[in-house]
Amino acid sequence: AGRCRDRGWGWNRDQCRCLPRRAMHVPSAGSGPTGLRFLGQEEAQAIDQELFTEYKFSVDQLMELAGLSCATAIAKAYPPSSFTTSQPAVLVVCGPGNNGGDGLVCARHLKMFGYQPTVYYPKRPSKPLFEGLTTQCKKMDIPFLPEFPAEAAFIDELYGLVVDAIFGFSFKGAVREPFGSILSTLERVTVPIASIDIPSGWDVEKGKADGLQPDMLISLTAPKKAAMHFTGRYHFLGGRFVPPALQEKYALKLPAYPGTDCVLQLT
Ligand SMILES: NC(=O)C1=CN([C@@H]2O[C@H](COP(=O)(O)OP(=O)(O)OC[C@H]3O[C@@H](n4cnc5c(N)ncnc54)[C@H](O)[C@@H]3O)[C@@H](O)[C@H]2O)[C@@H](O)CC1
Ligand SMILES: [K+]
Repeated sequence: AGRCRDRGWGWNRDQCRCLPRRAMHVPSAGSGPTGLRFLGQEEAQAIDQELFTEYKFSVDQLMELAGLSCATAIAKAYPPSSFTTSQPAVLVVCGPGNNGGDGLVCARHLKMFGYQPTVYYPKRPSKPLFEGLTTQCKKMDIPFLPEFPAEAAFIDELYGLVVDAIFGFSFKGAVREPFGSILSTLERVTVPIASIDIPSGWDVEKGKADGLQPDMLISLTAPKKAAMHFTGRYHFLGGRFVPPALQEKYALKLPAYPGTDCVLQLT
């Protein structure tokens, strides 16, 4: 079972054993087991815009729910008792857009849940939303790393989990620095990686076979097409805030969330 933590290996639920990820089944069509739809990049952005313009949500409202979903899914898959490090230490790597904002909210809730998060946030937009989220984390005694660990082995030694909040559904083109170096280090870590919305560096629709291979994916609102290429152990759906009329307009066919839960485990 130790192999399962190695990059390139993962737990295959059908065969109940660890297998090289490349040998695992990758669904080929555009819908999942419950018939829910996988969104293209433009569709994901259109839903996002409609939530703000037509439905009058504010970004910080939805970001709070998205980040809370991520922390909740992480707590279900990796309870503090499952960590082999002396403390349930989590490295949260935040990117320059709203995906990074979800990461900051997630870090704050992880701290509330008893984890020891540390944030790395190299490109900080000078907007009140992100400045506020950063201050909230700092006032919760969440440390911010001044530099990214140079070696993947340092990350493996210090943290039991990495949260990838670098890029979400607006990522396009070749990765620009400093995120190229960060991602190439993250590709070599062996502790599990939980990606928020999209594994960073992946094409939002086509994925990236030789890119990051997270152990967990938390799809927000609805999975994007890249999620069809996800072969890690845990796929959760979060962001339980899409009004029924909008779900219907985009034929999202979202499965029913259990009770009052803010996340749903898809696989
Ligand atoms: N509508 C929704 O469902 C919600 C979405 N949220 C989050 O918002 C995310 C989308 O946020 P954004 O639209 O701000 O975009 P992202 O966070 O996906 O990324 C945009 C940022 O990445 C940079 N970037 C793009 N391509 C790059 C490249 N190749 N190299 C380097 N930098 C690059 C851009 O310059 C920009 O700063 C979602 O994935 C999700 O995590 C939540 O916060 C709230 C609700
Ligand atoms: K991400």
